[in-house]
Amino acid sequence: MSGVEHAVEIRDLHKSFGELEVLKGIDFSVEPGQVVCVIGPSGSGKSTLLRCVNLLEQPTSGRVVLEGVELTDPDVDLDAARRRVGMVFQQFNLFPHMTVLENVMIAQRRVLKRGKAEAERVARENLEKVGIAEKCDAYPAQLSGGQQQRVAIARALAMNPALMLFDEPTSALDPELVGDVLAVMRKLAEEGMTMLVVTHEMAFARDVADRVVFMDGGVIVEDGQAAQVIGDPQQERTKAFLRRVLDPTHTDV
Ligand SMILES: Nc1ncnc2c1ncn2[C@@H]1O[C@H](COP(=O)(O)OP(=O)(O)OP(=O)(O)O)[C@@H](O)[C@H]1O
Repeated sequence: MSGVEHAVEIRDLHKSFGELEVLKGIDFSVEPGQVVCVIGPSGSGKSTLLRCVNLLEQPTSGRVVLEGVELTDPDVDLDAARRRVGMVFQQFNLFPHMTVLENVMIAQRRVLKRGKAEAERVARENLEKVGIAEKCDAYPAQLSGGQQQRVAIARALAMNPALMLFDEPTSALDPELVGDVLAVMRKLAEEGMTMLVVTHEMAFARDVADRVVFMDGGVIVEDGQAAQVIGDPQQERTKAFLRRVLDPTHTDV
């Protein structure tokens, strides 16, 4: 292991589903404390890339190195490495029969083997952080989508991850609830959390991300500072995409 490590490093990553090649040689890295947003049209491979980062999807070829540990090495302890990564999905994925508190405690208890009191303390601390501590005893169905997503973020944070992956975390929310979730993510970014975020929220990408990666057709078309990629893109494909998404009369992205 070298001294200075990337939080995550992706090298020449390919992923096919049968005949369909979805990722066609992806190279990039995220440094500790960085926020990187991945943007691009529907079907460009953004979710697949994110899912390859913690090997929820097995890459067809290429390397994924997480904090110096090569996840694509068949001998690696994948469970241990995965524990370093928190993931937040579009569809919250909370357990419906458990309270908010139980949802945030369960993986701590089962995976990290934390005692009940410690798991509860950490759960309450993280529910406080996402501004939803007063809902501890509620069930997911009693919460709005934005509240459920904040619980999902607290659940991921409670595992003490080195890297947080967000896969379109606001896409399933009513528009008026999007801001609450983005505010939590912004706070995490300001606290120095390393984050890789697939999002259609261009203002968030521009204002919060250190870097923005634009993907199209399974390749990275542009990767640069957020203000540059969103505000002054260099590639025609990026310009065309941003024209479409920033024009409110277009919804087909
Ligand atoms: N498990 C799978 N099996 C087969 N094809 C898949 C699978 N997962 C994704 N795909 C295909 O891979 C392509 C890229 O999908 P992916 O979800 O990564 O794109 P995306 O950029 O995240 O799109 P969106 O913004 O719509 O979520 C799509 O054509 C999709 O149908």
